[in-house]
Amino acid sequence: MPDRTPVTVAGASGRMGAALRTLLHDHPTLRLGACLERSGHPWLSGGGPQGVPVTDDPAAALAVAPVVVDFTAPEASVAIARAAAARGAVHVIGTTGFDADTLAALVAAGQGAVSVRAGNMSLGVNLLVQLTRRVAAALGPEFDIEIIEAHHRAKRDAPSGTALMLGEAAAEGRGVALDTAAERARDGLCGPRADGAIGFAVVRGGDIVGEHDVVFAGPGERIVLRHMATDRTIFARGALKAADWALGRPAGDYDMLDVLGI
Ligand SMILES: NC(=O)C1=CN([C@@H]2O[C@H](COP(=O)(O)OP(=O)(O)OC[C@H]3O[C@@H](n4cnc5c(N)ncnc54)[C@H](OP(=O)(O)O)[C@@H]3O)[C@@H](O)[C@H]2O)C=CC1
Ligand SMILES: O=C(O)C1=N[C@H](C(=O)O)C[C@H](O)C1
Repeated sequence: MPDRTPVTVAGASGRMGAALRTLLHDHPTLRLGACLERSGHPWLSGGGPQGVPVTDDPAAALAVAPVVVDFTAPEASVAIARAAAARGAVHVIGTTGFDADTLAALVAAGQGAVSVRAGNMSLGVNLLVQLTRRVAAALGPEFDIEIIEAHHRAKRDAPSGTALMLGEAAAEGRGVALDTAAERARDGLCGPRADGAIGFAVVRGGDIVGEHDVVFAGPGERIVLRHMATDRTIFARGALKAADWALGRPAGDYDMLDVLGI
């Protein structure tokens, strides 16, 4: 395959890193160019993929492969954003779990990069986001909105990035701010549901890849929009589509709705 663009996979030894490396093996336009791991990672002293550099230095990885696909952790993504901005490189960010401060740091560090960020890179979830916005806009306040997500036992952040994307879409549809509408914890004598709340519930267990329900519960009827991921390849495929799409674009912050044109 001639002249494929080299890609840095950040967190290459992780669950998403493995899915990305598999797809890059015979991708038509992109190839694995470098692996970025944290300092002290065993792959830095051998054992990683053969024939590509493995480094803990984002700038060194980007010097070899100036498109980085990043499914790591919030602080790591901020450091990668800084290196990507310094080179005007493409930074595809799948990492979730940003709080307000780390998200602000990410956006500030990434000025000058071509950044595509989404809490979920799959086609199905991004369609679900659009549907959620439309259904929330169509239904009145007598429909209570609840978002239920389920993931594997190793997931670190909650609610999931996807659940928060769906919450944002529901809030936009309703014309409210998610920050004020979200109900993220209920325990004990917490009283009845607040009018207009957008509730979140979280399940963790086993090897669940990722499941999301958006429930619109009204008097006498209930609408449930559901996405079920059974294979991480859907996220990796979306991330590589984003990388291909971003090449040659002007610097800026994009999301998967831009990439998919939906
Ligand atoms: N947007 C989307 O579509 C999706 C997003 N995600 C998100 O992607 C992230 C990763 O998920 P997953 O692959 O399951 O997690 P894993 O824990 O399996 O993988 C994360 C990888 O990142 C590495 N890492 C951590 N810190 C650094 C650092 N400073 N520099 C370089 N590498 C680092 C980890 O190394 P080590 O093991 O040494 O800590 C590990 O290899 C999560 O935030 C998850 O929510 C996941 C799936 C889809
Ligand atoms: O950590 C995961 O596994 C996933 N994380 C993303 C999220 O937080 O929504 C996307 C997907 O659901 C898998």
